[in-house]
Formats: sequence, C-alpha cells, structure tokens
Amino acid sequence: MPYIARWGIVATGWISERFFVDLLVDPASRGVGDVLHKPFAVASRSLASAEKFIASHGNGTEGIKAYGSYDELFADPDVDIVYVGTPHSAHYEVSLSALKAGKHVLCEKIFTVNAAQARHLAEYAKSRHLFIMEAVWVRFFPLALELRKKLHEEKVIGNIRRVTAELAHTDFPNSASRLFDPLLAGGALFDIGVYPMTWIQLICYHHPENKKSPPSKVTSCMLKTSSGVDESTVITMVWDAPQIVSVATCSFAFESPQDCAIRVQGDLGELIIPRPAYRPTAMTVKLYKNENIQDESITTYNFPIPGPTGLFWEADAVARDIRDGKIVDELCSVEETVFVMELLDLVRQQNDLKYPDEIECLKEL
Ligand SMILES: NC(=O)C1=CN([C@@H]2O[C@H](COP(=O)(O)OP(=O)(O)OC[C@H]3O[C@@H](n4cnc5c(N)ncnc54)[C@H](OP(=O)(O)O)[C@@H]3O)[C@@H](O)[C@H]2O)C=CC1
Ligand SMILES: O=C1OC[C@@H](O)[C@H](O)[C@H]1O
Repeated sequence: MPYIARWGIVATGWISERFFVDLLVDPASRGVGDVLHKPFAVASRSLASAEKFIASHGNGTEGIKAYGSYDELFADPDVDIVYVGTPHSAHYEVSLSALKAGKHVLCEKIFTVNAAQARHLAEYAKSRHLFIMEAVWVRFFPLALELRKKLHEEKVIGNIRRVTAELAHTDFPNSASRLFDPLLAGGALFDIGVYPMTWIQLICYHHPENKKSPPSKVTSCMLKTSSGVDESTVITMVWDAPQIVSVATCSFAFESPQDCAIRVQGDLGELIIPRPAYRPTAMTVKLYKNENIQDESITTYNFPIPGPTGLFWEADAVARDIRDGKIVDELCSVEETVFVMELLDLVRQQNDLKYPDEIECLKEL
C-alpha cells in the first residue's frame, strides 16, 4: 500500500497554489507508486481566501478544510506535514509554530532570514523528532541527480575547474512588492540567489574531493535598490580540495542568457544547462577536441517535467522521509541549509545588507 502524506498548506499565494496543484497530480504519471499526497487543509490569514483557494481547484479538493488562521491548521490532527508558502520574513515564526504544534515542516526558500534562525529551527525540530526541510525543489529534479552522476562519478568533463551559475530576470508576474520590501526580507539574493548557490553546492560542495568542506574564500558585491534590498549580487568562492572557482550571480536588473544558466568547465569539456536555473529541462555536454577525441562532440540530454510545475518530486521525497521516520532529508539536509545561510550571512555582512531587527531576531513563541 502506498504511504499517504497528509498535508496542510499555509498561505494562499502564488507558490502555494503551484505546490497544491502538483500535490493533486497522480504520482503514477511520473512513475511513482510508493507514496500518495493528500492535502487535508489550507490556511490563510483570511478564511475567504482559503475557501476560494480550495474552490478554484474543483476535482480532487472535496473535503479539504479551509482555515482563517494558520494556528487552526496547526491544531488539526489530520495534518501531519505543513507546507509553508509565506514571504521569507514569516518563515521562521510560522515554521516554529508548526513544529511547536507537533507538525513536520517543509518551508519555502529562503528558509529563514539568517543562520541563527535556521539553526534554531533545525535544533528545535531535532529535539521534538520532527522532520524539517527547506523546499529547494531543484535538488530533486531527475536532471540534478544525473548532473552529479555525470560530473562526479563518470567525470565526463574531467577535472572541474570553474562553475558559473546565474538566475537573473526582470519579469515579475506575481507579488512584485514582496521582492523589494525589506520588511518581507526581499532582494535578489534571498528570492533567486538560492538557485545559483544550490547548483554550486551540488557541484562543488558535494564534489567527492571536497568532503563537504566550506569554500576557503568568499567574496561578493551587491548593487541595491532604492528600498535598500539587493537588486544584483555576485558571489565568488574558492573550493580548495577539488581546485574549483565558482561564480554565482542573481539579479532583478537584467536577463540571464537563454542558452546558459549554469556552465561547468572541466579540462576535457563543459556541461551547460540553459535557463531558467529554477526549472531546467535539459543539459548539454560538450567534449573538446584533443589527442584522443578527433572532433568536438556535443550531446544534449532532455529532462521533460511530467506535470504542471515539478514541485512534486520534493513532495515525494518528503513523504518517503516521513514514512521512513527520518527527520532530515539526504539530498536537502537542514544542516546544509544552515551552512548556506551562514554563507549568505557573510555575503550580507560584506555588503552591509541588514533587514529590520523585528525579522532578524530569534522570537520565542
Ligand atoms: N519554489 C519556487 O519555485 C518558488 C518559491 N517561492 C517562495 O515562496 C514564498 C512565497 O512566495 P510567493 O508565493 O511568490 O508570494 P505571494 O506574495 O504570492 O504569497 C505569499 C502569501 O503569504 C501569506 N502571507 C503571510 N504573511 C504575509 C505578509 N506579511 N505579507 C504578504 N503575504 C503574507 C499570504 O497568504 P494568506 O493571505 O493566505 O495568508 C500571501 O498570499 C517565498 O518564500 C518565495 O521565495 C516563490 C515563487 C516560486
Ligand atoms: O523561487 C522562485 O523561482 C521563480 C521565480 O520567478 C520566483 O521569483 C522565485 O521566488
């Protein structure tokens, strides 16, 4: 019998809707038979909004409860795992409330405003033996798994020397104000910087020779908006053991080129992933001509997403973890989230990017 994950959705904004729709997709359509997803409740700060959210999805939503406060959902015994889709500034407090009510938590990126908050959530979840994970969905894409196999096991491009990863766009279809508001922890670094940083983590931090060591050097620069958050951020890092340099770029001021969001250059060739870095569907391996290879070769591998968005792969992983009694996911561990938040603290410190005290603090509830 497949394990049924009993979800509660917190907040009724853009990404909650995308996640909810993906939960309703039959897992068999992506070849998954061991887990099923059942949303039991949706909570909003307004009951009307929760009701509208459920009603607008028709089939498959019968019996899902609507709540006009997040606390009511946390008290619902039918909910085992809470998905947090609020703005960044609320992640810490909402996730902590869910944990305190005994729920497992999948919290959207960026996990918290700073590393201290991330550490506190991780420690609290551990103390209550509850699962917690940042929703870095790209880590679960079949493409991301294949990338690591090609680079680290098959070493298709030889020794990796440089990684550049970027996500930059000027197209804000939804909730543009969230992106620029310091009180909601806006800015490119937190909203989209997590993607280039994730690809660099997967390729450099997880490089077998790196043995999960931190980069030996981190430098960064930022350009800020008139509201005081970062509009563009560039982070360079040096990974000593595998001898790789990496450059992560995120920006709300220009567009990433269509044909290249992530480029990994090795001594035998390069691997290129077209944009967008948050939902890539192909990668190309280009092998250079050398004494063993007569002509340059180019091979493209396609990874179509069998459904509306592709958030279901992370949901499947979370369901399996909870089914198996795990409190930390192997591909997206909360320890690694804390480590990335420490890097982002450093980058913000280097560029004097502070958020208001009321969202940087460790509120006890
Ligand atoms: N994985 C991905 O691809 C994506 C992830 N995200 C992440 O998801 C989160 C939410 O982003 P997104 O859905 O675009 O944001 P939206 O503004 O569309 O939705 C956020 C929701 O949070 C709730 N909320 C709680 N407190 C506040 C507040 N103070 N101000 C405004 N809304 C509040 C509201 O729901 P209600 O009124 O129902 O309580 C609101 O609808 C962010 O962490 C973002 O980084 C965003 C886009 C894509
Ligand atoms: O996570 C995200 O991915 C897609 C982007 O458009 C969005 O702003 C961001 O939050």
